[in-house]
Parts: sequence; structure tokens; C-alpha cells
Amino acid sequence: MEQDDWKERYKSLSDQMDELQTQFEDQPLQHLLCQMTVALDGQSAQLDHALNLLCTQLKNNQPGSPKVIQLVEKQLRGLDIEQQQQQEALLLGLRKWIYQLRLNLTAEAADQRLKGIEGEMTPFSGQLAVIAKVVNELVELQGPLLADDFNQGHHHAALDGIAQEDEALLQKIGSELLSLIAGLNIPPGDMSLARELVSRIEEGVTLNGLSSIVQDLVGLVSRFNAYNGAEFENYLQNLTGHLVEVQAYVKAGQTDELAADEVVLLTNGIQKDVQSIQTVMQESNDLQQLKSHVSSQLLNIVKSVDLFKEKEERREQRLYERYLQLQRRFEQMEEQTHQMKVHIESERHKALTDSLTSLPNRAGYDEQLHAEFERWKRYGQPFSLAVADLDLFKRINDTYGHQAGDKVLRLIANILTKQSRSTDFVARYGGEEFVILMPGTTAKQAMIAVDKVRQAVAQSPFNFHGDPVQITLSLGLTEVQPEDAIDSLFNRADKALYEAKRLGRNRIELG
Ligand SMILES: Nc1nc2c(ncn2[C@@H]2O[C@H](COP(=O)(O)OP(=O)(O)OP(=O)(O)O)[C@@H](O)[C@H]2O)c(=O)[nH]1
Repeated sequence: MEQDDWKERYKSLSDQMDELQTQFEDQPLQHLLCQMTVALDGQSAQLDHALNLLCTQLKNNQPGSPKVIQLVEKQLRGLDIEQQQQQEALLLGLRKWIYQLRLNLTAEAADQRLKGIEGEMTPFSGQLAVIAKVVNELVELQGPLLADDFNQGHHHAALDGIAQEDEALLQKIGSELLSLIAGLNIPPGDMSLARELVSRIEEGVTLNGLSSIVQDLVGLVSRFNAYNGAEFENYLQNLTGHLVEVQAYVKAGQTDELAADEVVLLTNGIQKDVQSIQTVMQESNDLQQLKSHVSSQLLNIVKSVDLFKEKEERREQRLYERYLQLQRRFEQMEEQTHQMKVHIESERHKALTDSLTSLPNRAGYDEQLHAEFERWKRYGQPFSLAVADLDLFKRINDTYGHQAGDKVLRLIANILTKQSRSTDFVARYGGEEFVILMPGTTAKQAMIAVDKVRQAVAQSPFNFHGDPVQITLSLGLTEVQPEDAIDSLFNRADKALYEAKRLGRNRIELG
């Protein structure tokens, strides 16, 4: 009996345990599925139906039948496609809206804004934040039309058309707005506002009510964004600062033509990074992900700039070294050129100078006579030529030796130079023969000058081995004549010299 009692008690406890276990196991699943049913409500009528069936079975402590579970799975799979189609329908609706507003808003500013809104929608991400912004802007633009027309009870034909023909569109907008709210991570403090908004949308979106719904929605979204706003703004300001620095550096680099290729590479790289930042900023909802992406792109930019700077510094260093090398080479060349000039000048001087008397030699005389002749032909200024020859010089050589003769030649050269004007040109023509070129001097004037020379030579006291020796000069003198060539001038003077010799030496004859 006691044993039967124990068995009964055991059976009863076991049943209770089974029931509790079933409750613990099934209730959370049941609870979760019912919550999902509520969350997914309104996405699709078929899905709502399937989920309600499943929920009813679970609430009645029945396991979900395979048929109902399959139905839910099928509807969930179809939801993606349906959302895509809804997005497309929404985009189409927004475009129609913009088109209709364009027809009615004729002001240039409104047209520009509508174009801007269209631009923002391309590509259409379907993100709720973007839709909310676009809808809000359109409602704002539409404001004056509604105020003018609806208040007076005259529906504008175009807007009326939208209201009647596109009732379905308003429903879709409502469903998109609900999806947007569901997708927001709403802070607890704003939950009641969100709930109130959801029930207003669920009651049905009308054209008149859309504006205030969207405004409230934007208010909700902006409050939510305000949580991270300051931090994000700060971050973007830093980013902008970096980019401005980079831009300034790149611009400075662009002025250097040699580095143009490098600048193009750097600029392209930076443009790609910045585009990537912009794309992520447009597409990302996650601040942390956005920050890490932007940071990595910024790091790329900084690396590119550093690499560019490094290359630039190396290039500048190379250029500077090449510049120094060239400068040294240039200085060497300058020095060599100077030496060469000095050498050429000295060689030229040697070539034109008589080494015994240091007077210009016959080549020097030829050059000078040529220049004088040209001057005369151009300006017609007269000049005279005297050819002087030492008298009986052979005797001196023969009597006192060649060295004594050389000494006489040097002394005579000295007297000729001293007695002539600084503008006159004295040269040793060869042997014991000298020439004197007298620019701007007629034969008459020259006669006086060369006679002074003749006298000075004749009066010079020469002594050899204690013996006084008389040295004299004979000279032939002539003035340039209109029909003269270089040779004829010299020949005339030479003939006159010959005549002076013939007539007794130590005299001057005019030719
Ligand atoms: N010492 C020396 N003698 C020279 C030089 N050049 C020419 N003579 C000499 O000058 C002399 C010229 O002699 P000549 O042509 O017969 O004439 P000259 O003795 O002066 O007689 P005239 O001209 O008729 O008065 C020769 O003995 C040459 O050797 C020179 O550079 N040095």
C-alpha cells in the first residue's frame, strides 16, 4: 500500500516535471516567434497569415506543423524580392513626385533644389535615412503649393492626380517609413515618440498628413544621430584639416615641372582614397566602421605624401649635387678658357713682335697697315709711311761683331719709339730696316717728324771698344694716294729710301 502511494506520488511529480520542462522549453520559443510575428507584421500579407497560423499552433501548445513552417519559410524567402520591388516602386513614386513638382514649381531656385534632390537619389540606396531626407525636402518644397491650393479648396490638377492615382504609392511610402523606424536603434527615451509615429503611419498615410509624419520622423532620426553628432563632426573636421594640408602640399609640388609625373601619381592616389572615403560616408550607418575605414584611407594618403616627400627630397639632393658638379666643371672650364686666352694672346704677341727689339715685327706691321688702309678708305683721313734703313750697317757688324750690331738695333728701336708720337706705329720690318706709320699725318707734316728722328739718331753718341761711332738713318717717305693699294704705297716709300741712299744717306726722300 505504502509502495503504491509512493508510486502515485512519483508519477504525479514526474508529470509535473515534464509539464514544467515543456513550458520552459516551449515558452521562450513560442514567445520569440510571437514577437517575430509582431515585428514582421505588415511586411507581406501572406507572411502575416503564415506567421499567425504558426503562432496559433504554438499558443495551443501544438508543435508547428511542417506545412505551416514550410509556408513561413517560403514567405520569408519571398520577402527579399518583395522589398526590392517595393524599393523600386518607391523610387518610381519619388521620381513621379519630383516630376509633378517640377511642373508646378516654376521658380529657378526650386528647380535647382529638385535637381539636387534627384542627384542625391542617384544611385538610389533605398536607405531609410536617405528616403526620409528626400521625402522631407519634397514636402518642404511642396509646402507653398499645398498652402495656396488646398487652403482655398482647389486641388491642383497634377497633385490631385497623384492623390487619386497613386494611393498605392502612399501606402508603400508608409510601409517604407515603418521599415525605416524598425531599422533604427532608438534610444529608450525616444521609444514613446517612435511608437506614436508608428501608429499614425499604420492608420494610413495621406498626402496632407505626410508632411508632419516625415517632419516628426526626421526629428526622431536627428535626435538619434545627435548621440554621436559632436564626436563625428570633430572627426570630420580633423579629416578636412588633413585633406587641406595634403592639397596645399600637392599644389606646391605641381609648380615643379620635373616632379609632374610624381604629382599626377600622388594626386590620383589621393583622389581614389578621398572617393573611397566619400562612398563609405554615404553608404555606412556604422560610425565605428566608418571611422576605421576613413582612418585607413587617411593613413594611405599620409603614406603616399610621405613617400612623395621622400622621393622629392632625394630628387632635390641629386639635383643639388649635379648642380654643384656642374658649377665646379664650369669654374674649371672658365679657368681653362682664361688660361687659353692668355696663351693665345701671348702667342699672338710673340707672333707679331720682334724678339730682339721688342718692336712689332713685319707681321705686326702688315696687320696695322691693313687696318690703317681700311680706315683711310672709309674716312679718307690721310696717313704717311716712312721706311728707315741704317746706313752702312754691315760695317758695324763686320767691325764690331754681330752682338754690337744687335745692340745698335735695340738702341735705334728705342730712339725711334721715343721720338715718335704715341699715335704713331713703329715696327722692325726686317734686318736693319724699320717702318713708321703716321696716322692723320700728311707727307709735309711727316717730313718734320721723321727728320727729328733722323737727327736724334745721328746725334746719339755710340761707342764701341772706346771708339765713338757715327750711326745714321736714311728714310723714304710717302703719303697715301687715292689710287694706292697696300703694295704700291710701300713700294713708293721703298723707292724713295733707295733714292736717299743713292743721294748720300742720312737723309729723307719723298716718294
Ligand atoms: N747685328 C745684326 N745685323 C743685322 C741684322 N739684320 C741684318 N743685319 C745686317 O745688316 C747689314 C745690312 O747690310 P746692307 O744691306 O749691305 O746695307 P748697309 O750695310 O746698311 O748699307 P746701306 O743700307 O747701303 O747703307 C747686313 O750686314 C746684315 O747682316 C740683325 O738682326 N742683327
